[in-house]
Amino acid sequence: MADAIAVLNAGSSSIKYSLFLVRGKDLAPSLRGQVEGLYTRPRFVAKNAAGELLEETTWAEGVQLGHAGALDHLVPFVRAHLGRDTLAAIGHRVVHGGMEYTRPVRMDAAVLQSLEQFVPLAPLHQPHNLSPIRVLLERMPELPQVACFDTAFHRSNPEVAQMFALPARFHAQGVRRYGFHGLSYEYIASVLPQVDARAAQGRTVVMHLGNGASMCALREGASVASTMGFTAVDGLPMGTRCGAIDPGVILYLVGQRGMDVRAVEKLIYNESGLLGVSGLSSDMRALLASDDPGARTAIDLYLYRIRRELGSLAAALGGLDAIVFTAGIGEHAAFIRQRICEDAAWLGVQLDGVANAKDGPRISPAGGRVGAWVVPTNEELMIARHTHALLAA
Ligand SMILES: Nc1ncnc2c1ncn2[C@@H]1O[C@H](COP(=O)(O)OP(=O)(O)O)[C@@H](O)[C@H]1O
Ligand SMILES: CC(=O)OP(=O)(O)O
Ligand SMILES: [Mg+2]
Repeated sequence: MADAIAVLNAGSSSIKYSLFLVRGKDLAPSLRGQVEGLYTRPRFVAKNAAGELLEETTWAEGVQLGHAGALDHLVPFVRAHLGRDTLAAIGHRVVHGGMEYTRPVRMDAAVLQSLEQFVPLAPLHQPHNLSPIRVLLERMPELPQVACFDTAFHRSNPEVAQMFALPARFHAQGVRRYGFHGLSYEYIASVLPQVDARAAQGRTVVMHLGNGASMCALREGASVASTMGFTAVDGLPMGTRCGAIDPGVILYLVGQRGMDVRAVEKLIYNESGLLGVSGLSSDMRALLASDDPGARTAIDLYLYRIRRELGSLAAALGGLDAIVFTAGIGEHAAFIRQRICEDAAWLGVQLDGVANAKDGPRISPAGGRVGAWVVPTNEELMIARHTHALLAA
């Protein structure tokens, strides 16, 4: 019998989960998986520590499982896998921590209530991050639950990178750039010294390209800038989010086109991005497989925005030593990585096409001036480490 830490990571299109056994100071992975495509084609996958498939379930075309339905399937499965081991704690990804939550925190009713203020700032995530916490606080109040924040890692950004050019009182009140995917970037920064020692000590841009997508500039492993801002709708176009948009467009939609706040929220969070531009799908796999002109336009716009943001982040860093690809698209879509690397040739990025076709890890020729890497992210391990450390403290 051992103590176990369970981890829940509710993303916009998936719930990822893990179980770790506590072995002194170490965490041994015991179970890992996800329910992906929650709003397109749900698929449940569970793998053991050796990476062997334990279960795979694909629901029929058109079934929308959503976050709640996925948990109904997931919880009994994890409980059965737990067997005689004791659940010591659950670590959760919580996307928005605002100004107040800059490090992981033990959950209670007061913290939960305070985190609910950020639901309007992360409508695709925060409700799904908080609802399992709420249920477990009611049903198992003695079980420690720890919230780990996507925003926390970016608090090392210089003040100027966190500011909007609004009157100063807004900044003081928390209307500022927070940045997201911080647990993913923190994990990448933690393994970078083993991947590319020069990049770990230098200037690296990490591209987290999943259903949500952002990019982060790391200097000596610390975040100095990122593409997401006050909310996770900023920056790159994503599966269904528009990314950076002239705020005048929002004023025009509300003032001249009669749209209310809810309608605009739905437009920019759920109906835009790859889905909106292509008119076909939010899933990069579907777009890559399609010869529809809309799919090509959506991919071209996605790549164009990445190209421009890479230049912007390299400017913030004053140069570039490495780029790292991660998350669903970054880890698996060789064609997207190839195009991004070709677009970045002016920055000194070169591509090793053979290595890229095999998903890396190194996809630039050895000895090149700028390293290019594929590094699978592991937000769940980061959350488990934080949870373990907070319990031990
Ligand atoms: N083999 C693949 N080729 C291209 N895209 C992929 C592949 N596998 C996954 N993806 C993309 O990754 C996205 C999901 O990324 P992920 O990081 O798991 O998302 P989330 O933001 O929900 O955490 C999917 O929308 C899909 O487009
Ligand atoms: C913050 C965010 O967009 O997360 P995800 O990519 O998991 O949807
Ligand atoms: Mg994610």
